[in-house]
Order: sequence, then C-alpha cells, then structure tokens
Amino acid sequence: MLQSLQVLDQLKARLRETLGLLPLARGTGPVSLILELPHPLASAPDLDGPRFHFAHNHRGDLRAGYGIAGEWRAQGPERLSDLRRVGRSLRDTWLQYDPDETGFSGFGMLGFAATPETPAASDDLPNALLWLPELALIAHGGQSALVLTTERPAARETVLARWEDWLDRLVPLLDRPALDPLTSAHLEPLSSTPDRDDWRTLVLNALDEIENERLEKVVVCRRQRLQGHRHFDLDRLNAALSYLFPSCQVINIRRHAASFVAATPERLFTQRRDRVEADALAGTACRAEDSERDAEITLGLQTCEKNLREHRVVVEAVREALGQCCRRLEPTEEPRILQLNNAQHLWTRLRGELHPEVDVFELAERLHPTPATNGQPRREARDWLNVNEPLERGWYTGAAGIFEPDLTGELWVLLRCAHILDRTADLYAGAGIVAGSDPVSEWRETEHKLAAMSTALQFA
Ligand SMILES: C=C(O[C@@H]1C=C(C(=O)O)C=C[C@H]1O)C(=O)O
Repeated sequence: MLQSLQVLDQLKARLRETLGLLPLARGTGPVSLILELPHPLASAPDLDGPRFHFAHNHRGDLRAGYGIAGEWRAQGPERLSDLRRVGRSLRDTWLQYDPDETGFSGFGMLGFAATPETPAASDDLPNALLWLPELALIAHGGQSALVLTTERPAARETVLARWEDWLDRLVPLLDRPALDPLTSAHLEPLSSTPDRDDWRTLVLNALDEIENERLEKVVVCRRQRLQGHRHFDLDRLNAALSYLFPSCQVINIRRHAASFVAATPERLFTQRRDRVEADALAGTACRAEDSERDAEITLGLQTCEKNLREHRVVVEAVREALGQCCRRLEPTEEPRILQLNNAQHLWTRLRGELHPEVDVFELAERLHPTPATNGQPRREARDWLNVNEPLERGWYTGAAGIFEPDLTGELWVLLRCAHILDRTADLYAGAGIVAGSDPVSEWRETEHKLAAMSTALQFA
C-alpha cells in the first residue's frame, strides 16, 4: 500500500510536470500522454465503467483500456470502411507524448460482431466499435506504462482533474495481492440452442447442402446457458482463463452491466508495419489424460482426411485473402498442431509482406470471416447460416483486438467465449461441417470447446 501511495505521488508529480508539453488548447483529435510505471504489471485491475482487457500469458502481453476518450460505431456492409475513415482521421491527428521514452504509444480497440447485419443484442455491444480509452495500461517485454488520452481542444485544468482522478482510482489497485482462490462452483446447465435433436437436423441439412455442392464447408454453432450459484467475478475469470489457456488471448470487454469474455486460440492476423501473419485453425480432436493415447489422437488428427480437408479450405481462403493485399507471400508450411488443455487443432501460420497503405481495417475486411468460423464459399455459407442457424451469434465469431495510431495492430477471432451477466453465462461453440461429418461427433466437439469457458467459470 505504502509503495502504491509513493507510486501515485510520483505519477501525479510527473503528470503535472509533463502536462504543459501537451498542446491541449490547439487543434482537434486525440492526444495521449504515456507515463512509465516503475514496476512490472502482472494484471490489470477492474474498475467500474467501460473497460476492455487483452492478456496473453505466454507472451507476457497485457493491454487494458478504461473509460471512453472517443468511440465510433458502425453497422451494415460498410461497417469496416466507415470505421476506416475514422481511423484515418485519427492517424492524421492523434498526438503521442512519451516523456519517459518508453517506446509505447496510445492504442485503441477495434471489435465487431460475426455479421454486419446483426443488430446489437442489447446496448451492451454495438455491431462494430472503435474505441479509444481515457486510461490504458500496457505491459510488454518486462516494461509497463500507463496512457492517458483526451480529445482536443480541452481545458488544462479539466484534463488534469480527470486524469488525476483516474490515477487515484487505478494506482492503489496495482500492487493489490493476488486474489485467494474460491472453491470450484457447480454450474447449472440450462438450455442449449439448438438442443441435441435440432443440432442433428441442422448438421444433416448442412450435409445435404454439401452433398448437393452448394457448399463445401459450413460452421454451425450452439449457445449453452449456464447458471452459477454466485455472481461471476470477472477478475477471477480472467486469472483462471490465463492460467488454463496460457497460449490463448484472454479478452474481456464490458460496456455496461454485461461482459463479453473469450480465451481464443485463433488470431485473425497480426500486422506490424508491412508484415502480416494470420492463423488458419480448423480441424479439431480431443485430448487424453494418458500421454500415449493423447499422442495417438494427435497422430489421428494429422492423418484424418476429413479434418485435413476442413483445414485446407481455411488455409486456401486465408492465402487468397492475403494475396489480395500482399506484394509477397511466404510459402505455406505444413499444418502443425496447436494443443490446448481441452482440445487440439490443426494450425497453419501464413505470412506475407503487405502493399503500402494496407491497415487493420482492410485486413479485417478481407480476412473476416474465414471458413474456420463461417464456411466456403463465403457468401453462400453466410446466407445459409442466416436462414438456418437458430440463434444470433452477436460477437461470437466476430473479431476484436488492438490498433495502434498508425492503424497497424492485431485482431483475434472471438471463440471460446461467453456473454456474462451476474450469475448467468451464455457460452458459444461451433464445429465445421464438411462431407463425412457426423452430428454426434460434432456435438461432442462443441462440448470440448465449451469446456474451455465452463471450467474457468467454476473458479470465478
Ligand atoms: C467455431 C469454433 O472453432 C473453430 C472451428 C474449428 C473446427 O471446426 O475444427 C477449430 C477451430 C476454430 O477455428 C469454436 O470454437 O466455436
């Protein structure tokens, strides 16, 4: 506590010293002040109000945003080009002040629902959202910083008061001891949409489309509602997900009362300058406790014609999409295996060098949705799902991530996720259907995928 009070005093002093550098009264557009934190940051605390949180345990990366310095919403087929226009004007006007020479800059969140037409499920999450937080935390490579952002023009005294208030709320929580674990809780399974029988019909209908060559692959999904006996604690849930899924991106987005949470293994893409890397992840098998059995399952996945076909469809589509915005593509490697504690997947990484001016909005437009979560051909699969899937996906199979002021960044496919309010969690999972798929094993596959979130929820 004493330590955090000292840090608070130091940061406030640094804020007063450096605020004068910022041209708050001149021009328009955001301005960010980046202040180094004296200690490494292991987690980002929750504060009341809107927040987003991205944490990747294996990489040691953490980005969190609180409050709203700016936000832009869009919906419909032009949603990403509409947000791109906003992004471009941000790029031209967003000023960065990094007096501690951390090398970090301000950042924002870009996220969107599975389809451009999906109405917002409630006012929790709009269809597509570009969000600049007022306060942000970043930890990377053993270094951490805090970023304060405001729109210009702004009065110096008002900005100082607001930013000091953020520091008062956040800094005392930074060296809070880790939470003691709770006993694991029983979760009551409520309804599944579709239920088992309707799932069978849905998969058989999809197989008909495939047999009649109208579709090559389609990904169908279900929603499982779970009820806990205590309110789910989002900090504990983040910690449990990061521990159980250290190679996944743990995402937590809250605008109002409800939270959207995911621990996703699938990156839509990472863009750094003119380099891009994207994941093709499709083809799934379970894990086994016994290591010999587990190795057999892995081998089975690597040699299963149905899974390899399902995977190839995604690799080809991602490669084609990247080909439209890359001047050079690296040769495609053989699929490897991505192992999670509840499932293993066929995984291919694709890399390329982008044409100038390509940004996260264009990459998102070209790559999303991949056939890993939608199907092939893209348009036909989406139309078929619009008519046949008995639920709104909302942000499940949409994408979310971080964008930098130069409009590069990284987006993740929103899988292994739940929409959480108080004691109720709606979990989502899907499975790719290709010729040879079987409704019973595809249902089982969704159970394994749902287990990612339900296991962590027991400790939240
Ligand atoms: C659709 C989901 O996962 C996707 C589908 C996969 C498959 O069908 O094998 C594997 C990974 C993901 O791309 C999900 O987790 O809900």
